[in-house]
Amino acid sequence: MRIVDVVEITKPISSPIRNAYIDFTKMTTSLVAVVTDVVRDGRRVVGYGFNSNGRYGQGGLIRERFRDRILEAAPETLLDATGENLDPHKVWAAAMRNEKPGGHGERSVAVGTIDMAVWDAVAKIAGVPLFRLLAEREGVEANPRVFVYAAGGYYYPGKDDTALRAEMRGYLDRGYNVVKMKIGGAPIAEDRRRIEAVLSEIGSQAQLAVDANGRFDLETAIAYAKMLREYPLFWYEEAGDPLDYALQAALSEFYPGPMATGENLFSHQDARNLLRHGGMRPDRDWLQFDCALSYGLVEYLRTLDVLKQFGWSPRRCIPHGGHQMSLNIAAGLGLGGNESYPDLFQPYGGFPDGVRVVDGHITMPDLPGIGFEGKSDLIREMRALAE
Ligand SMILES: O=C([O-])CC(=O)C(=O)O
Ligand SMILES: [Mg+2]
Repeated sequence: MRIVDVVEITKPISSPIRNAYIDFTKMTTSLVAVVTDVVRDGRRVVGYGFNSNGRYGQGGLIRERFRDRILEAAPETLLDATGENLDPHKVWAAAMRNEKPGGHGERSVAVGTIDMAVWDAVAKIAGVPLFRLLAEREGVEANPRVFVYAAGGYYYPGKDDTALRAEMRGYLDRGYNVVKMKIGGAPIAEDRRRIEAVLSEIGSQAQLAVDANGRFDLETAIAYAKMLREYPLFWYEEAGDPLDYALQAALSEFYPGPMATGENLFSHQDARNLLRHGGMRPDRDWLQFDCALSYGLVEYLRTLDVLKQFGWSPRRCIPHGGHQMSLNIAAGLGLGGNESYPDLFQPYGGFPDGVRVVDGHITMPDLPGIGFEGKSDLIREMRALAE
């Protein structure tokens, strides 16, 4: 068997929302197809992938470097020991040939999208859901029931507290019991008012997480910590610059509750630096590394090894990004859950059709691969790219 093509198209995922750092009016994603010559159930096996919101499409890098390296590799050097399926680690190594270490930049996003498509193809060739394949390879029990929380609460023009409350009510009505909103894009007094509005809306039905998107300097992060610690929050996310580990460490002296970060760390080396220097607490804090932005699952497995070395459980990971790839990793490898954006970034985010959130959890259907074939609006776009 062999990979016959790697195809990319850059698609808009724009919406008129903003967090404390960026607006999403020009946001794009790379949709990637890894086309194989394998046929299953009368259809050619094509693996699909895409990157999460927050970073833009990576068509240039994929077309100029990574695609060609994979296609130029001798096909047999990309196979596993059976010779009948791809080895994602070997495909990854072929894509990364002639790349120096460090300075991860956004090539990690380009490789992450391709890696997602490779794992989708591998699980489809094996004829099993990816989460079951992962659990079997690791020798652990899969758990198809995955915690998910609803991310939203963005700033956008004309949005008042009534609209914010209605948005959060909508998430509770859909079965979520943890919701997330943005902070740091308004003065602290206004954010306090927004937080209180949401807390009075959700009452004891749900918990609230807040996300500053790396906006604060140390002084502001501490001022917010002192305000936020008055409330029983699910977490305080990305207070300062994602690479400012000293800020994160200092903040833990002012914020005893759970904190979360990691969505903008793109390698196992960066994850290791966070655990070494960021003062993160394995008994309460959350790690949000997102494989689609950070060299894919091949790299995420290395990141999970780093966690183990530092005494962290995979249950402390709730990835950023709201895609089905991380749902599979959560169900297969025992992560603590996954993000979801019920109203945003469609059709890329979300769950297969018919999957409902019940008590803040979804149950993975048994679909071969990542499960994109179960989401009709998404698979339509994917098959338009290649099938
Ligand atoms: O607004 C964004 O960039 C997305 C984000 O931080 C999140 O989902 O946690
Ligand atoms: Mg975030």
